[in-house]
Amino acid sequence: MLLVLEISNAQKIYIRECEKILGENNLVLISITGPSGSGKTTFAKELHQAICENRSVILLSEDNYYKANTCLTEEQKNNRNYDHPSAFDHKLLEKHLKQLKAGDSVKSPIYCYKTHQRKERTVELRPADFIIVEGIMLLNKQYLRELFDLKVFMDVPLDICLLRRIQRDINERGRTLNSVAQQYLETVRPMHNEFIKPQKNFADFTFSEEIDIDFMRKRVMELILL
Ligand SMILES: Nc1ncnc2c1ncn2[C@@H]1O[C@H](COP(=O)(O)OP(=O)(O)O)[C@@H](O)[C@H]1O
Ligand SMILES: O=c1ccn([C@@H]2O[C@H](COP(=O)(O)O)[C@@H](O)[C@H]2O)c(=O)[nH]1
Repeated sequence: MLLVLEISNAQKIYIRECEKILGENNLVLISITGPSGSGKTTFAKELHQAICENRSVILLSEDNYYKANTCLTEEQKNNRNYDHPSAFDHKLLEKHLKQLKAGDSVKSPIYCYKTHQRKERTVELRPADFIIVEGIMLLNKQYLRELFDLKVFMDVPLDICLLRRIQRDINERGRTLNSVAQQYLETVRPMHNEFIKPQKNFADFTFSEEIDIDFMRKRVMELILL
């Protein structure tokens, strides 16, 4: 296997060479996990852009696999704990990833943060050389963990994540400062400590502000070249 990733700054990994694909059936499955606001989506998009110049790649968000929530009232949806593993339909995500690995297309759900529920329409995903999945809870369950060829964890301090989340949630997800603050204290922070942070132990490599870029680059090379 030779898949060389080069980090040019904390948010960018460029795939330089990919002579042999590491996963089953010529497919590489990469997970990007970490706290809300840690930059998973941003990083996943960078990675997607770098890979798609030479290879077909699917970018998939775990958030689309939140449970459908169609039977809940407005109040129940507004007060739901979206940072607990049980909020996700991980079995459906597992099924879809396995189908893609097997070379089959899937109809992937689409989730709406504003209404807190799954949309009626789906998007068809066709098998590709790479699948990048990003989300807060991808490494908690063994049956998901073992599907990934490469597991990345974004270990960004929570105060930075919160600042980013405030801006993003107000601008893009229809929230107010009060609602972000309340949700953060009631569920986001405690669930981070209980379920999200421990996933770091399962990652192949971790992005952290404290880690020197050269060190990170070396780690990635060592890991990928194995
Ligand atoms: N390294 C970074 N520096 C500054 N802002 C960033 C960085 N990474 C992400 N952001 C911004 O922070 C917000 C949350 O990032 P996002 O990628 O959506 O995080 P996540 O997917 O982990 O919740 C976005 O508005 C994004 O533009
Ligand atoms: O209906 C919902 C679903 C999710 N959330 C929050 O979203 C984040 C996960 O998304 P990121 O892109 O990783 O930030 C999670 O912390 C949930 O609290 C929501 O508010 N409403």
